[in-house]
This record gives sequence, C-alpha cells and structure tokens, in this order.
Amino acid sequence: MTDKIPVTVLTGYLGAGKTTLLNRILTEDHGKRYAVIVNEFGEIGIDNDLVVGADEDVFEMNNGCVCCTVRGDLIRVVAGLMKRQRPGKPAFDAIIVETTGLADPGPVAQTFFVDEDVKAKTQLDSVTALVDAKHVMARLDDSKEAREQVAFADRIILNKVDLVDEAELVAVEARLRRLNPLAPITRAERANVPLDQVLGLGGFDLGRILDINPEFANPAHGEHGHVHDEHCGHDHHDHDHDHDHAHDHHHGARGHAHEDDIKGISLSLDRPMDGTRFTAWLDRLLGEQGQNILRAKGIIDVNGEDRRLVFQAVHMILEGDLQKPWGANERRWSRAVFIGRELDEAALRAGFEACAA
Ligand SMILES: Nc1nc2c(ncn2[C@@H]2O[C@H](COP(=O)(O)OP(=O)(O)OP(=O)(O)O)[C@@H](O)[C@H]2O)c(=O)[nH]1
Repeated sequence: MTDKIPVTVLTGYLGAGKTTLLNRILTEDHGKRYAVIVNEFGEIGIDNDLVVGADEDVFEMNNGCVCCTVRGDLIRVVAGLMKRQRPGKPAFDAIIVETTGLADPGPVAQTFFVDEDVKAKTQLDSVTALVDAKHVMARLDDSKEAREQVAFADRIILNKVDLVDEAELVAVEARLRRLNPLAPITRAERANVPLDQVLGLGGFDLGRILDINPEFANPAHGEHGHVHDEHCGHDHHDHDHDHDHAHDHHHGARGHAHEDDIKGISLSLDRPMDGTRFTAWLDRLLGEQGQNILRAKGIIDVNGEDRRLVFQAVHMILEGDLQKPWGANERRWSRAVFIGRELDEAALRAGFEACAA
C-alpha cells in the first residue's frame, strides 16, 4: 500500500453513462471524500450541474477538444487538489476524473505518469470504460476514440442492458473482447455496479499499456515533466497557461487525430422558455436529426415553473424531468449543448430561441 491518492478515470463515448456512474459513487454511503474532475466537450458548463451535490469538490475543465491543453489543465487542477489538507491528511480520499466522451483516455492517464509532482502524490487506480449497449456497435465502426476507450480500459461496464436483448449483448461482448481481451466486462443498468468493482481496484496495468504503446510513460520530447504527445504540433513552452482555446479547433489541418466532423453547439438564453413549445421543438429535432445528434443535454428555465427542466438525449432516446428548484439568488437561464455531425448551428439557435416564452 502507498499513501498516494488513488485516481480513477472514467471514460466511455458520449452518453454511455459516465455521469450516471459518478452520481452513484457520490451518493453511496461510503464515508469517503472524493474530488471530481469533469472535463466536458462544449463551452457552457452543464455536467457540473448534473453531478449530484455539485459543490466545491467538483472541478470543471471545459475545453473544446482534448489533447495537451487538457493535460496541462489537469496537472494544474490535480496539483491544486494535492495542496488542500484536512487535519493530518490530504483533503480527499480519492480523485475521480470523468473525461469527455470524445476523448482518448490515453493522454489523461499519461498525466499521472509523466508529471513528476503528480506522479509523486497520486496513483492511477484504474481506467473504467462505460459502454452504451445500444449504440456502441455503430460507434466502434465509426469512431477511433470509441475503440481506444475500450482498448485502454482496465474494466468495462456494459451499461444500458435494458435497451437491447441477450443476443445483442453477447455480440457486443464478443466485440469488446476482441478489442480488449483482458478487462473484465460487467453488465449494468443505470451503471448499477458494486462500487468495489470500480474504485480501489489497483487495476491500472502499466505493463499492458506499454505493450500497446511503448512510449506511454515517456515525456514526448524528453523534457522534465513534458506532457505533450507526438501528435501535438503546437508551440509548447508554457504549462501554466489557462484555457488555451485558441488552438482548439485547428487540429484537422495538422492531422490531429480528433473527430473533426463532430461539432458541439452551445446555446443559451436569459429569458424563460415556453415549456410546451420547447418540448415539441426538441421532440421534432431528435425525430428528424437524431441520427446525427450523438448527444444533447440541457438545463432549461421554464416559464412559470420553479424547478429547472433537465433533458438528456443520446440519438433519439430522450429523457427529461423537472429537478431541483432554482435558488433565490441564482442566475436563471437556459443552456443546452448539441454534439453531432452535420448540425446546422444557425437553425438550431433560431429554433431554440423561438421557444422563448
Ligand atoms: N435506458 C437507460 N438509460 C441510461 C442508462 N444509464 C444511463 N442512461 C441515460 O443515458 C443518458 C446519458 O447518461 P450519462 O450518465 O449522462 O452519460 P455520460 O456518459 O455522462 O454522457 P456525456 O458526459 O455527455 O458523455 C442519460 O439520459 C441517462 O439517464 C441505462 O442503463 N439504461
């Protein structure tokens, strides 16, 4: 045993159930204090508000895409966490990092091996991948990131088993197994896995990852604490920069391995919305364009309603409910993010704004 703080990385494609699992972890009666780091695709923080009991222990990193920028941010956030103390011990028992659904978890995991300071104080416990049983086959076909997430995992949670039949589950499991022969696969509904199958595993297998990528634990340019990978063609000299949005969207031209055809569109409105009109618009939108909408979610200020309307969609599957009331001094506003292919931003914005009450 070491006194290093264990870190669990939750990965999995958009909408697979990472936040659902996170909320399960945070609400279980375990007497532990977790620091949660959420990295979200899109500019408006939504995940932060969807994590239960979201308070000062949730740290958000909103970046348009995931590469060296996020690792620099991650190092800063983790280093900041390590400085906090409870009497005689660190402020947290463990750290959980929820990566964006579009991220290759490799660079995130790498952070815990290449930065000396982080390495000295933390221990990567495991990388757990959530898999959406209904949509994963299509994603494994068309998304390199989805394949990497599965290949990289120490444990795979095959979630949403309620949405498919047994034959399909068996087929999915066979395919996951081909991508990752070693990680145990646990079936789950609403991420209902026993927590001892996710936390405290001591499961991150560096040897296995070095088989896949021998360069994994080496700083790419051989510098002390260098955290960038060989794909990064940017000018790296400043690890202390804040969010470096400036280079977020140029990877395509540099051959960066992101899914450049996928776009995240953030919408917001400071006036209340007409609930009926908004729901009808969203239903119609998902009906017509659900194939292209990988993920949508939002928090809506509904006219005449004290509670916030929270909606979530993965392709055509939509869930929504009224959640906690707006606080007396809280800014009441509606915000939503749509992530997908071939989305018409102007039309989405116009449709959204037309729902104003
Ligand atoms: N039917 C069904 N829906 C589920 C299950 N698990 C999660 N969901 C729903 O799937 C949607 C996405 O779940 P999240 O936990 O937000 O997924 P995520 O991976 O955090 O999503 P991103 O952060 O956007 O990538 C939500 O509407 C959940 O309620 C499940 O086992 N079955």
